[in-house]
Amino acid sequence: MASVARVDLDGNPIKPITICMIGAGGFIGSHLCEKLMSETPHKVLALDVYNDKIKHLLEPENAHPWSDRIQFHRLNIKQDSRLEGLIKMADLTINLAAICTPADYNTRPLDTIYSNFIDALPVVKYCSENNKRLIHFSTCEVYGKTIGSYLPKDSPLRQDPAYYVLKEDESPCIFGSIEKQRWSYACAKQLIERLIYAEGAENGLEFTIVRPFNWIGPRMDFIPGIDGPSEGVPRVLACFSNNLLRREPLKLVDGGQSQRTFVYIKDAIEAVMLMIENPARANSHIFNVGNPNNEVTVRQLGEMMTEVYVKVSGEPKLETPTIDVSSQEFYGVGYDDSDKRIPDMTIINKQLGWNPKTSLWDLLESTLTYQHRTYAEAVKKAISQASATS
Ligand SMILES: NC(=O)c1ccc[n+]([C@@H]2O[C@H](COP(=O)([O-])OP(=O)(O)OC[C@H]3O[C@@H](n4cnc5c(N)ncnc54)[C@H](O)[C@@H]3O)[C@@H](O)[C@H]2O)c1
Ligand SMILES: O=c1ccn([C@@H]2O[C@H](COP(=O)(O)OP(=O)(O)O[C@H]3OC[C@@H](O)[C@H](O)[C@H]3O)[C@@H](O)[C@H]2O)c(=O)[nH]1
Repeated sequence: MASVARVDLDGNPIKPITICMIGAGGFIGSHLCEKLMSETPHKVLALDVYNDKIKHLLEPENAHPWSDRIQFHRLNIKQDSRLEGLIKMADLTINLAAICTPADYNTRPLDTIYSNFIDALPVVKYCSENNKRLIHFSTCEVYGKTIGSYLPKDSPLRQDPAYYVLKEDESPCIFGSIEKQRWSYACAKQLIERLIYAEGAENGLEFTIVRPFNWIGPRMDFIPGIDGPSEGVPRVLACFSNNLLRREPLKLVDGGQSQRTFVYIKDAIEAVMLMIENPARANSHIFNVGNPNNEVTVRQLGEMMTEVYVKVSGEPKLETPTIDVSSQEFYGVGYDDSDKRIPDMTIINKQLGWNPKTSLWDLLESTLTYQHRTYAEAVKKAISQASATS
């Protein structure tokens, strides 16, 4: 069947482009590559140090209709002379590369700062010098803490959205003190945002900045001891999935009182596709991409994941499904946290007409189905081997 000509939000035909995607082998990159290969004529130069999460798109050789549209280049952008050439070959560069797991921010602050600021500098420079468009992935964490979190605990103003809704072009960036090294990541992300913005203002760089609000779904991070280091500490979805798979209580840091809004990766990828294919509407903008309707405390997330996992696995829940742990014990010295992350959706609605669709329960059901199908056997084997040798 002849493919229907794809048009942008203003009805103009969409020209096939070449995209240099740095960090394409990661969680978001793997879903973005899937979408681009299966639904568009665009080409992807996929740059990363790993490709496990996109192997299914690359192998077997020439077996896919898109084989001639995706190339994997194994490289570390810290020091690789091929980087500028690959950016010059593309029409658009998307930079996803980062150390972005909170357990690293206060324990590996130098690596975190280098990864999220220093290593991104050449990418911005090459894009600006070669007049190439850049979509850069920042984070909702650049907002840090809400203004409301500094009000007295019982202040009614804490209920006033002016004190907690996060707006791209108005909200301040509020971080803890320097010894709270958790904020090394958010501060590095803030400074690279400011550098990109300045390249736009002074040298005309065409840029879009994305601030993801806790995107979750299949292939996020790793399960410790199965497809990642046993002592590794991934982000909360993988931590809780690991606990459920191993039939351990979920660990609630400082009682799990922090709040988050979670958006399904497949909804979020739709937003990125709109940015890619509507440059006139996306250039010079910073976009919150999240789901304000999916707000829970971490404790509520743990309770919901426990309920969903009972349904998905058929295993009964534990007598003690959760335990409280201190942040010092779980993350170490220098941890601090965002209290609440509600994205204002005005700009992304106006510019791109995007809204998330999937409820937290539904996204957890599809994600935990994936986790159980992918890991349950391997975890059972690991546990029986561990008990055999102990
Ligand atoms: N997933 C989220 O909810 C979320 C939220 C906020 C911000 N972000 C941002 O989105 C981006 C992608 O996040 P993700 O969740 O896919 O993380 P991820 O860790 O799964 O992906 C990052 C990828 O970048 C690669 N990478 C890192 N340093 C590199 C280097 N020097 N050279 C080459 N490749 C390198 C890694 O190998 C990895 O594959 C990051 O910039 C992150 O800060 C993600
Ligand atoms: O086992 C766990 C893991 C995490 N948590 C808590 O769960 C919350 C979420 O923790 P995550 O590790 O998912 O990461 P955060 O949401 O704090 O930051 C993340 O969000 C946006 C991106 O910038 C990054 O990917 C990361 O910084 C935190 O309050 C954390 O303390 C637990 O209570 N128990």
